[in-house]
Amino acid sequence: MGLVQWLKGQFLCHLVICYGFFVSGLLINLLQICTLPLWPINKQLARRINCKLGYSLTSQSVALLEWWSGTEVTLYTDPENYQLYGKENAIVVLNHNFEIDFLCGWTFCERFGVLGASKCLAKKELSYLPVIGWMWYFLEMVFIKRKWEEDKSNFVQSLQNLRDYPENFWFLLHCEGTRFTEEKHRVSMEVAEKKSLPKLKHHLLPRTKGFWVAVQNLRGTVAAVYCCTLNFRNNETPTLWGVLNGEKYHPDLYVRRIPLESIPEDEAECSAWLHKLYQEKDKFQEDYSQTGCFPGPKVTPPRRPWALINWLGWTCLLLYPLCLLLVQLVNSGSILTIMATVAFCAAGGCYWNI
Ligand SMILES: CCCCC/C=C\C/C=C\CCCCCCCC(=O)SCCNC(=O)CCNC(=O)[C@H](O)C(C)(C)COP(=O)(O)OP(=O)(O)OC[C@H]1O[C@@H](n2cnc3c(N)ncnc32)[C@H](O)[C@@H]1OP(=O)(O)O
Ligand SMILES: CCCCCCCCCCCCCCCCCC(=O)OC[C@@H](O)COP(=O)(O)O
Repeated sequence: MGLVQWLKGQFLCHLVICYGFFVSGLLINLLQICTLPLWPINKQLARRINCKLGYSLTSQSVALLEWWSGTEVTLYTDPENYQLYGKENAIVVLNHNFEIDFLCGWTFCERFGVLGASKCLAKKELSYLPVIGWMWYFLEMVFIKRKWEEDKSNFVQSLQNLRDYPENFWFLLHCEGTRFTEEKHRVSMEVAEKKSLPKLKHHLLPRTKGFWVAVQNLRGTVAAVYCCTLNFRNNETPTLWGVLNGEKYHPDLYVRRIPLESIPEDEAECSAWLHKLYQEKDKFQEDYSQTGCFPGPKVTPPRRPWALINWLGWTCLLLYPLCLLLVQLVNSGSILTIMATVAFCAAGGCYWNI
């Protein structure tokens, strides 16, 4: 193992990274709160500022994936459609199998310049996450309790609000509604059987209501659905912990662009359409497991420097006061305080390595 790789596994590096992420995140949350008085005066400006602030936080995790772990997402897609990515609004339908699927999605967003404005349909609990959940509130993410009667009006209103969004956005929808596990797969295939639907091997049965409502409410705003299928070479099981330790993964993402006009308006037809889409996605995954690749030409969109520059900027800015604090601590001469600090860091290090 080289020195750099060894360093990437060290607790101190992880501490610096997490410190930078959470402290910059809190400052960004604070700046977002400061935009509140601007909303009634100039809503579009407030939204644009929030996109930039959102970018400044989200891109740090993208920098971690792209520059720290060196992970590159290989894209399989039609070159004609490639020209349109980032230049239009889209609904992204993505499988939900991996711990870092959202991060792989974000690098794709970053490379096509829509990271700050990217959105998703997420469970309500995520809105309470410190830093990231609070940031999403200002980015107009759509949160649901997954109880249709309670969600209906808020869901529709949140989608309607996006109709005049000032930046191009991608709206992520995990139609399976939860991350794939063998147990959830077994249950959902029982539902498939009851509904006389073909069984899926690599996906859960999609929940169709959210997709239909999103498509209906974003007609005229969104140009297409990007049907995205993600997998990892060599049966890798990527984790956030691995990324933080600088482990390099090999994701492949197959993206098909489907114009929104081609999706049926009627609820039952739209549901049948989505089920058919998942049957196709399942076939792509099955072929991938046999051949190790998706159909279509491959391309790796170029990595941009902004995520790295932003990350280094925040790290330098925030390390400076931390170093001052440590110097002051040593100068204070209080053995008790110094020992308490060392003990705290050592305990953190042990915990980290368990
Ligand atoms: C690659 C590019 C990426 C770009 C990335 C861009 C942006 C990224 C931004 C941020 C990244 C952050 C990532 C965060 C990820 C967050 C992930 C989540 O939180 S997932 C959870 C939330 N999302 C969803 O739930 C969406 C899917 N669900 C739906 O759409 C649902 O329809 C619903 C809207 C929640 C409503 O659900 P509800 O159950 O109330 O109603 P439904 O009509 O849908 O369901 C009833 C229907 O379902 C049948 N049923 C019962 N059990 C099952 C089962 N196990 N599987 C399937 N179906 C089931 C039941 O019989 C009913 O059927 P019927 O109506 O016919 O009677
Ligand atoms: C510089 C970077 C610093 C390192 C820190 C990295 C932090 C990365 C940013 C965190 C972003 C958090 C995004 C959370 C996304 C979690 C996805 C998720 O939770 O999906 C839930 C679904 O599955 C449904 O779950 P179920 O309740 O059905 O089960």
